[in-house]
Amino acid sequence: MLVPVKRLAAAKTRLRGAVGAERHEPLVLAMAQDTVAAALAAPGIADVLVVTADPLVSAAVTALGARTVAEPGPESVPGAGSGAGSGAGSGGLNAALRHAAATASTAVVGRIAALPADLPALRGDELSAALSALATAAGGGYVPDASGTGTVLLVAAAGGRLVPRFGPGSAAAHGHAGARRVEGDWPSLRHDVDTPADLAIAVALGVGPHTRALLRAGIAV
Ligand SMILES: Nc1nc2c(ncn2[C@@H]2O[C@H](COP(=O)(O)OP(=O)(O)OP(=O)(O)O)[C@@H](O)[C@H]2O)c(=O)[nH]1
Ligand SMILES: C=C(OP(=O)(O)O)C(=O)O
Repeated sequence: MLVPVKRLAAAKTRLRGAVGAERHEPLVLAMAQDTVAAALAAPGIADVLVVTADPLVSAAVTALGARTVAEPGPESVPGAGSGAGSGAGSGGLNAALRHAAATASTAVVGRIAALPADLPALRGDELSAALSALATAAGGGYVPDASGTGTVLLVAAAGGRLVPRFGPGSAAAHGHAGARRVEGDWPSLRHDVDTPADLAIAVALGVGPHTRALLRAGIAV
């Protein structure tokens, strides 16, 4: 399972204001830790590989038991150096995932999948159930977010490459690329956290221990 995490200083701009400015980066990190911990605990996932350029993220997820791969700088990724391809857009995310997938495919047997790191309420059993439902999608598949337009889980075709099309309208883009849309009653998977309102929903679902501890220190949602 590939999990991309942006540099904390640049991450989750739409979530800013949910907590005080000094706790924004710790909150983003805590959400990533809870996402990774849930993926590590999910039955059926052989390996969790976090792709990030942030050393703090690498250290934190390594401590949980995940592997990490360093995200190449924009200057070394064709088409990811400017405009829509920069780290500020989804090009940075998709390029990071392609890089991680290339690393993983040499070491991992089985289907490659990608999961965003903004799922602080994620439950391993719901993630496993979603992966089981996607297992029959030989051409690859995805789970849309709760709004239906974004993507919270992408699985490559059996024996095939991961073709990530994350970004605005990614659900439709993954469908156009041939992935099968699979929706299920997996609230902890389908509610990614982009905004303060999303964070309130995740809190109501029940966030993991890292996010809970961070928010207990002074919640503003
Ligand atoms: N490694 C890596 N991960 C990324 C990059 N961009 C986004 N991500 C991760 O991809 C997932 C989904 O990204 P978004 O929800 O768009 O996150 P974001 O760009 O931090 O959020 P906004 O600033 O609010 O748009 C999160 O886990 C992000 O950390 C990137 O350039 N590199
Ligand atoms: C990157 C994505 O989502 P968001 O920015 O809405 O989390 C996506 O759903 O492809």
